[in-house]
Amino acid sequence: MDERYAKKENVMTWQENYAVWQARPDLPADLQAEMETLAQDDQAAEDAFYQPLSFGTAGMRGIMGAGINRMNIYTVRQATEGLARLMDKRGAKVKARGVVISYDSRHHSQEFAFEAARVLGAHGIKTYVFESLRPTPELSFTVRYLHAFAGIMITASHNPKAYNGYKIYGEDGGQMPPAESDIITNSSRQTDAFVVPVMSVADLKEQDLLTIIGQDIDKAYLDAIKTVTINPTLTEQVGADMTLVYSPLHGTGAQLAGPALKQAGFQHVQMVPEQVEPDGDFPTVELPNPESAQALSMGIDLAKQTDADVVIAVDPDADRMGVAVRQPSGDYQLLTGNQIAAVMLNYLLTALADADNLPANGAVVKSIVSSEFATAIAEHYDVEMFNVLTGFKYIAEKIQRFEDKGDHTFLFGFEESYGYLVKSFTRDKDSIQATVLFAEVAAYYKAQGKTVYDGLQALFEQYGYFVEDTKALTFTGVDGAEKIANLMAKFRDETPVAFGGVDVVKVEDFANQKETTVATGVQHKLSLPKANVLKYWLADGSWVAVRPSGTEPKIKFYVGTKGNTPEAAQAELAAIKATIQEHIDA
Ligand SMILES: O=P([O-])(O)O[C@H]1O[C@H](COP(=O)(O)O)[C@@H](O)[C@H](O)[C@H]1O
Ligand SMILES: [Mg+2]
Repeated sequence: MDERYAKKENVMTWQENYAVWQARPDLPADLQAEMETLAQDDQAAEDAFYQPLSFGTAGMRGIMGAGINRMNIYTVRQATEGLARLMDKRGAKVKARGVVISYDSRHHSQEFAFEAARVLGAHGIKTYVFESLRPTPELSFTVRYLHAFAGIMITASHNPKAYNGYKIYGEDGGQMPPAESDIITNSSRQTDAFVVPVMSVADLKEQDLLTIIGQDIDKAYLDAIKTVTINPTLTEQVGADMTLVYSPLHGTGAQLAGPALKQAGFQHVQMVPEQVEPDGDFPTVELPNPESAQALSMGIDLAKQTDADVVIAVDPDADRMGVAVRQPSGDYQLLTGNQIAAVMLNYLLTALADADNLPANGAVVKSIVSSEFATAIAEHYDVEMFNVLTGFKYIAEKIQRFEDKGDHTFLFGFEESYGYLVKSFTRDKDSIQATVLFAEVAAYYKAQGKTVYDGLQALFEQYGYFVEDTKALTFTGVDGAEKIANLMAKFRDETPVAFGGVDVVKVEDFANQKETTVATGVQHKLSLPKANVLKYWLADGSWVAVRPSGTEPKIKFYVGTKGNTPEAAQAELAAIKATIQEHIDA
């Protein structure tokens, strides 16, 4: 699952790793029981022990259970030990600044959060742990707010319920880029997970190494959220007549999104009752992912009963946001992450331009697999667009660079995977910010007697019909990882000459950082860091990208195209996807 090209080899065989665990007399009962099951199932045991969990697109993520390739107290302790050793080296001041820790609604999330605090405490490192579950963006905000040295978020985001994960943040509040997370991984791999020292929670408290945080931070964060609203007169006046349905999909979102919407002027927020309580079983959804239509269906049902303007759903750690908007027919239309970003960016830039507040050095940042729709909108306002690798950490890294150099003003960041950021007091995608801004966008159109969908159609007419799609193939386990590697090799070594009948004119291979112009064979160096991603540009401006996911056992294909009519764009999209399928099958 390592997103990066060079995979670090674990030197021990799975059988050897398994034997180490089997010899432990002190495993917790649930892990012990699982070891007994694994004794009967070589394939499952191999998967749990063949490699250590590694840091991918968004930290460490894996299935919960026994093994070095699983999320459990030992792998959490081991990763945290790596961070603790780094902080030891940086000295007393850094250790006193400490680490903020939050967690979502998954099984074991709270337990893992306290395990991390116990490891850090054993090194004399101060920790701040939330009194109850809190969203990823609030964790990012809090690292900055408390001037902490680092942050840890225990979550597997939108993954299936069997997963958990560990996102790690630097002092800027952004997820650590590989250069830093590699130091932690390397150092943690040199430690024996079973002998990592831990301090008891009682001792942590007694030695003032643990502070439980909560409502004061919520208040500070909600104050910061007020700055997201561009036109308070609009949100207060129109917001009063709007109804919004909101679902946290059994995660962390509701506690802050409710008050955030209210303070912005949206008085009628209906929480989806069956989904509002935190629950690690995510009982009402197939996947707690706002990318999936099924996850929004309960919200849409409620919206139909109450005639709501907008349905908003966020993932369990409340960094992603999906929406559905009411049509004049009474039906609800789902928007894609790219479309949500386009309407929000358009509103933001229009409003800033109208108020004569558009900075001359404004910048928008998106990932290389996100739509060019936003690029066209940014261009229209003479705002520079920056492209980075997949992973919001790279957007956060850009924001920090803008700030350090003072050369650009960050205006907006997004990824097609339903992640957006408006204000840089958070340094990760922030669904609370996005929820407040999206509600304002809906108010803006409602004031004109329109819906967001109408607004989107107008943007299509102005900029062209941009359509995008993602296709993901899941291959699990050791064999699956090999299949994914083989497919990547196939696309890399046997580059298709055309997709959907349109010639490939340029190939970008981010693994060797080369861009090749097909007609001439001329190569240029790409400026982005190495990553296992291929991107093909077609003669008409359409593009195809392929990469292994860094959060799930999947290979992902992304397609972006543009047509003069919706039908033309859809037809080209389908043709391109057909070529991808042919190439997979060939
Ligand atoms: O899972 P989240 O919401 O934290 O989101 C994470 O995963 C997404 C998908 O990554 P991949 O395609 O590698 O699976 C990334 O776009 C995002 O930057 C990252 O924070
Ligand atoms: Mg998430």
